[in-house]
Amino acid sequence: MAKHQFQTEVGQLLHLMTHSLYSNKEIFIRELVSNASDAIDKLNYLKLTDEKMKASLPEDWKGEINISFDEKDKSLTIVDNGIGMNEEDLIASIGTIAKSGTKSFVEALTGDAKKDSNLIGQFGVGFYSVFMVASNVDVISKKAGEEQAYKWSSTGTGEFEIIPVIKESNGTVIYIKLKDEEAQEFASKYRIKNIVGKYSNHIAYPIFLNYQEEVSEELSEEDKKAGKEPEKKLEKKHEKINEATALWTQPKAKLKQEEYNDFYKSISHDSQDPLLTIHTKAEGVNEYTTLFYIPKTAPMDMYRADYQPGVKLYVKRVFITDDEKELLPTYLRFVRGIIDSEDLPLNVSREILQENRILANIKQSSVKKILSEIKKLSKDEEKYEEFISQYNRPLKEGAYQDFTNKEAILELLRFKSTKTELGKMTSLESYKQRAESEQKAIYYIVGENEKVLRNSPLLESYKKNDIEVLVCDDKELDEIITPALQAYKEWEFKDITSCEPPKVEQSEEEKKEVEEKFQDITKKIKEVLGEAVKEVKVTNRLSDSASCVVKDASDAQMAQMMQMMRAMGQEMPESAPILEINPEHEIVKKLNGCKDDSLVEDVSWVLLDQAKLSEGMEVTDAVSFAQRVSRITAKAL
Ligand SMILES: Nc1ncnc2c1ncn2[C@@H]1O[C@H](COP(=O)(O)OP(=O)(O)OP(=O)(O)O)[C@@H](O)[C@H]1O
Repeated sequence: MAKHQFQTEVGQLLHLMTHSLYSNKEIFIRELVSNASDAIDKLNYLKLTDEKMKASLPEDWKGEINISFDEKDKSLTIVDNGIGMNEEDLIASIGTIAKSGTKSFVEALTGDAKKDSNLIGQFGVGFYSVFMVASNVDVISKKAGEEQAYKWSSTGTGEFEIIPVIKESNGTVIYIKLKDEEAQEFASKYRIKNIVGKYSNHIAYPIFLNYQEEVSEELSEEDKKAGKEPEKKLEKKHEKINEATALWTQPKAKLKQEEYNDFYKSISHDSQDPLLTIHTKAEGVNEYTTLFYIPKTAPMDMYRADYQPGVKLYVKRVFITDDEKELLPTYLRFVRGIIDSEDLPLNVSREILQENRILANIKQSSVKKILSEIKKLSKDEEKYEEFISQYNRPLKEGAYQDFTNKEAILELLRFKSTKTELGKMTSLESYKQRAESEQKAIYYIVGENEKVLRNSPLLESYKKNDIEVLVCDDKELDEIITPALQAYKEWEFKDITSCEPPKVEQSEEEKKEVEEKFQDITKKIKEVLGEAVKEVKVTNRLSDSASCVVKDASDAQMAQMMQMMRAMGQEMPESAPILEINPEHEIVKKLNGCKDDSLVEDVSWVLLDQAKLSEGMEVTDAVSFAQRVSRITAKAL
């Protein structure tokens, strides 16, 4: 008899399951049925691709799931004839080794029981949900092709036990001893039928409910006349309680949205309806069916490198894999659903999959279809806002990664801008329409804080000229992606921190004249600031502020590279900016010609630091900044 400790996170999870998650307990049936179906899927695949496995199975083997209950025993049993688990599988899958998801699940718990039980499926902690209702669980399993069967038992606290047992056929039996208070609800024919109908109706295999029912014997006319009481006896029932058809194989016209929604819930473990459903049957060079869903709420692991892909691959209704990230591009990793191909060979290996031309075609058409359906969704403003609130970020990645569909993705993106109210966003098309006829660029500013960006001195000349600027406040992503977008319908994207200000109504002579007038002071400031600035210039970019910091085009490229390095975990210093001063401003005018060297020094630093602060950057030395401001104030009083 071997006792094992649950791994810490599994232990934590089980504690939560049993003590905190009360709402929606019924989903444990959905989770176990879905595991049973997955196990049959796996064996089905092996039967078709592995000669040895085929030989070891009965000729007429067909996957099925059996559920039975016993009111007196207060138990529920779920049986499948799928792939089964051996000792190592039992330990690895439901025991000591917490999958990466379990830890993040525990971290993501909100304390709100309803939301939390919603997270269960998303993190792949499905099996453990059984402990919401069970006082003890036995998992008796025999792996297909192996001799020895094992029994895993646990009360869901601290430890579990595995012993070898005898079991004739391959597959898994899950015997659930219900807690007293749950027995009445779940050891019930009607309740089980109702739950299976709700969540597992379109599981591709038949689900049978087995129970005993009291029936009265049929009396003959004579016996009836003689007033004989009919005898009551228990009859065994074996009733199919689901449709057992793969939903996606049915004609679109026959399916109701409600059925699509139910199927979505059964494959995604989400309790909400999907935001968008896309069912496509393609005939022609390649024959395939796809059924895609976009969840209302982005999957919890969307920003984890080890996210679980949401699309399952089938070949002629046979499940092939649900662990292939290449089925859709990474930026569409939030899409859930299935791809069922008629043309792929059944024994496709992962390597073949990745290079397969048929799959590449399906992928390409699927992406186009999904993007065009999102475009249609954008006509419904309310729904589209919902979509954007969840998926603008991955789509931005798409505009960067997917060159072929860049234009289509750019149309779907939404941006904050100086001409939208706080909290509202604009499309690039609307931006273009609002612009004046001679404008041929899309201006943007990147930073961390929307409020700071909206007040940046760099916007002054744009505001004055009524030019809209996109406010990109997702610095980590925008600094890399936005410059790489290059252009939308021939309108170049221009970073206002590194491009020329608009409508510079200044002739070369005027420019030269101003530069000469301020030559000494710009030189002096540069001397004071040294390596802290790349250059000091007088320009007419500003109207209200005295100074700002900008980058030139090559610095902007450098900044983009540095941001990439930072994203990869490298420490990177900020490169020295160009300090631009406003010749029309009081401070600059007075500074030009100031004989007090220590004052010039203090003011030079303050010009740099205040420009940085108002553009949302950090000053290098806050204490010195404060001391300088004090000294200047003292002199001014
Ligand atoms: N009936 C079963 N037959 C064979 N293997 C099973 C069965 N039930 C569970 N398993 C194994 O245990 C693992 C863990 O199951 P669990 O329900 O906790 O998560 P999951 O099914 O992997 O994730 P999700 O719930 O998101 O689908 C499964 O991946 C599978 O390998």
